[in-house]
Amino acid sequence: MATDSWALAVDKQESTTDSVSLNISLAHLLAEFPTIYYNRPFTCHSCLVEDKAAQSLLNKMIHTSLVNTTNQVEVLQRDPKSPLYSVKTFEELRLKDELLRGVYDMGFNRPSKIQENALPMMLAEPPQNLIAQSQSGTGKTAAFALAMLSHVDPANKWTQCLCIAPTYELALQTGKVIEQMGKFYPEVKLAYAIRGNKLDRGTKLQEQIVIGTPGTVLDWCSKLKIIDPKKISVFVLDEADVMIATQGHQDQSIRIQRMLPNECQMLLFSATFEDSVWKFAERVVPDPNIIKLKREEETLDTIKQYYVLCNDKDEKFTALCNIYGAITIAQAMIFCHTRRTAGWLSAELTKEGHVVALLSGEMTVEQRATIIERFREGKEKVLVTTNVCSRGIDVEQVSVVINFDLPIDKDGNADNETYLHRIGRTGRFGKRGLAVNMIDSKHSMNILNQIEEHFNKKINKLDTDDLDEIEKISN
Ligand SMILES: Nc1ncnc2c1ncn2[C@@H]1O[C@H](COP(=O)(O)OP(=O)(O)OP(=O)(O)O)[C@@H](O)[C@H]1O
Repeated sequence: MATDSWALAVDKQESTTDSVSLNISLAHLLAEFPTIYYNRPFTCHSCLVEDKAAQSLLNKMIHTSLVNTTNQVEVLQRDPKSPLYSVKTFEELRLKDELLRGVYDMGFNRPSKIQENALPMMLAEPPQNLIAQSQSGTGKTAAFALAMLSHVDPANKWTQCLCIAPTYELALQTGKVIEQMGKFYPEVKLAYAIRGNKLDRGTKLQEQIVIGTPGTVLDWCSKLKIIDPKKISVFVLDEADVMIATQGHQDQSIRIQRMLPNECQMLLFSATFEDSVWKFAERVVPDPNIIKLKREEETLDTIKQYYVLCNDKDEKFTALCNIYGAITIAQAMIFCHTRRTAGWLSAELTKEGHVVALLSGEMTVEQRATIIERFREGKEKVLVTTNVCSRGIDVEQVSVVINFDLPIDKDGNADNETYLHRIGRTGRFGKRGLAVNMIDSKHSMNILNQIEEHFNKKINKLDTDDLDEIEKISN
C-alpha cells in the first residue's frame, strides 16, 4: 500500500542516519537530520494520493491557529451516571503554575471545544481512558501534551508517559508542542524514540516523557529495555487513522500496549473515524470515554457552477484569460490533473502578468506549507495546483475555483468527493462562490454529467467568448 511505501522510505532513511546522544532538543535534532526533515522530496506520484502521513504533517504545519467549528462535541461516558465535567477556562483545571504559564505563553486564552471536555477527563483521578476524534487543528495535540505534562512527577527519573506517532516527522511536531508547553517546567525532560537515536541495551532512560515511532518505542521497551513499560502511567496513541494505514505500525502499537500495566491511562486520537480506526481503538483502549467532534459538512448550495466547452488545453487557457478579462477575481485556485499541466499553466499565466503560485508534487512538505501560507496571506492571487498537493487543505477565502481538469479517480470516473472538497463551502464560510469546469473531450463531458447526477445539481454552460455573459456570472 502507498502509505507503507512512505513508512518504509522513512524507516530506511532513518536507519541510515548516524546515532545521536539523548536529551536532545528539537532544534538539535533538526540540525542533525536536516535532509530527512526538510529536504526529502516526494518521489512517487501515486504514493502521494494516499499519503495520509504527509497530509497530516502539512495540516499540522499550516494550522497555526485553532480551527473553529459550530458543531457540538459529542461525549459518550464510560459511566453515564458520573457527572460530566467541562471547563471554560484553563484555571478551572488547577494546573501547576509552570504549565499554566506555558499555556498562556502559547497564546491560548481558553480551551478549545474538544479541550473543554477532554481535559477534565484526562486529568481526572482516578485516570480515565479516552478515545477522541476531531479534525486536524482542533486542539488535540495541545490537549494530550498538557495531560502528559500534568501527570509526570519530575522527581522520578524514569519514563512515565509514552506517546507514539506514525512517522518521524509527526513525532517531532508533537515533541515541539510538548517542549513549548513545558517551557517553564524544565525539570520535566523529553526524549525522542526515533531511529538514529541509538542507545545501548540496558541504558536506563531518565526522561519522564518519551515520544517516538512504534518500532523504536517497541525496541526500547522490549529488546533494549531502555524503558520499563510497567512504570508507564500514561500512553498516548496519536494520529490513529494514519497509524493503522501501515499494518506493521498497528501490530507494534498493540504489542506496546500489551506491555503496559492495567492501570495505565490509555488515550487515542484520530482526525477521522472510519470503522477500521474504531476497531483498532477498541483493541488498544479498554473502557473508554469517547469524544467526537464532527467535521463541518461542505455543500454546493451557495456555489454557482458552470462549464466551458473547449477543444484542447490552449483553448482552455484562452477561456481562462477571457474570464480574467471580464470579471474581477480576488483569489483563485486552479486545479490541473498532472504536475506537467500545472507547471505549463502557471508559466503561461505568469507571462500574462498574473502573480502565480504553483504547488507541485516534487516539493517537500515544508515548501508546500510555505506556499500555502503565502497564498493564504494574499501574497499571490492565483494558486495552480494538482489535486494531490491540495488534498485536505482548506483555503477558505478563495472565491473562484477553476477545474482546468475535472477530478477523476484511479479508474477514470468522476471523483465526486474531491469535486465537493475543491468547490464546496462549509456552513460557516457560506459566502457565494464561483466554480468553472473546463471540458475538452467527450470523456470530460461524461465526468461532468456524472458530477451533476451525483449532486443532483445542474451545471450551466458558459460561453467565454461572450464577455457580457461572463460579466453576468459574477453578479
Ligand atoms: N486552546 C487553544 N487556544 C488557542 N489556540 C490553540 C488552543 N489549542 C490549540 N491551539 C492551536 O491551534 C492549532 C491546532 O492545535 P493542535 O495542533 O493541538 O490541533 P490537532 O487537533 O492536534 O491538529 P492535528 O491533528 O493536525 O495535529 C495549533 O497552532 C495550536 O497551537
